[in-house]
Amino acid sequence: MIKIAIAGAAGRMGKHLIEATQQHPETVLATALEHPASTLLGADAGELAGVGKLSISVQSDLSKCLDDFDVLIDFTRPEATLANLAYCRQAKKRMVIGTTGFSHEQKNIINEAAKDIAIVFAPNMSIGVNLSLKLLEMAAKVLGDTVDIEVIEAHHRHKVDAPSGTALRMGEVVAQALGRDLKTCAVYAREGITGERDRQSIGFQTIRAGDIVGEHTVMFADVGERIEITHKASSRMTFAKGAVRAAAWLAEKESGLFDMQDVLGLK
Ligand SMILES: NC(=O)C1=CN([C@@H]2O[C@H](COP(=O)(O)OP(=O)(O)OC[C@H]3O[C@@H](n4cnc5c(N)ncnc54)[C@H](OP(=O)(O)O)[C@@H]3O)[C@@H](O)[C@H]2O)C=CC1
Ligand SMILES: O=C(O)C1=N[C@H](C(=O)O)C[C@H](O)C1
Repeated sequence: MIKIAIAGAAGRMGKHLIEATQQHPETVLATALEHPASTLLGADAGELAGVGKLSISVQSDLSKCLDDFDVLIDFTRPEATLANLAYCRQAKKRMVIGTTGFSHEQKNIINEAAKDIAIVFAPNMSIGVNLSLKLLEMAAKVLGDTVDIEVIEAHHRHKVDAPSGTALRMGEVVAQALGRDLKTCAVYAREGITGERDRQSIGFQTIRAGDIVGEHTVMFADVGERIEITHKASSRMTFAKGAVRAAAWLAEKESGLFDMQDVLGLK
């Protein structure tokens, strides 16, 4: 069995990850981590996730449990993920990183660490979104520079980063297919007298409302017709199952940076 540690165990994703780790035939929960100020330290991870007692207490110090697990699944915040990454790199432990909101410099630190340890790093672990990325690449190549492209995403009121990591990845895939650089062609806000739309730009629209789990649409709009590719997540279990599948896939890898396209054989 592959021993899994979960960072951010008491979070929205963390609880689903505990459940998904129990459901996968090759994985077992070994360690549950939360930040030192959490009121849930000492709580039973299984009871926290609603799957029954597992006799694994939520703890805060990763350095004290590095011998207890094979793969760390991290869905927290960028600064916490990078602190965990430093420990995992030192101890040669594999990681699945689902956290979003990293800066360019922070992503470079993950790239560097992947020279020493195996990492799956993906802003969205669902099969549907990763299939959508393939469809987007195809649509962008066929429709080319004739269409206006807008990425629209909607998430719950608690989400702290925008646009979502998935929306940014969708933008990157489309930009790459069209030979554009997202850094220079992305438009993240419009207000006032904006002037006419530049056909080369890729626009991002962010909605934050209620309990929306995660919705993404990429619109390719021409004059006379438009295509929209949409993915709607209605349960966080879809992300959690993908992350645990990635952890099991990673167990054989020694080093390297991978994403869900690698895990799903979509490359
Ligand atoms: N790749 C994917 O498929 C998906 C990615 N995500 C991403 O996962 C991340 C987490 O999302 P979600 O579960 O909704 O967020 P939550 O805020 O519910 O969970 C994050 C958890 O991490 C804990 N945490 C925060 N800071 C630290 C720290 N410094 N050290 C240790 N633990 C910390 C939080 O504790 P506390 O609340 O007490 O601060 C919380 O328990 C986000 O970046 C989100 O975008 C989400 C869904 C799918
Ligand atoms: O914060 C979330 O909830 C989600 N975050 C990810 C992202 O930023 O793309 C993935 C998913 O849509 C849910």
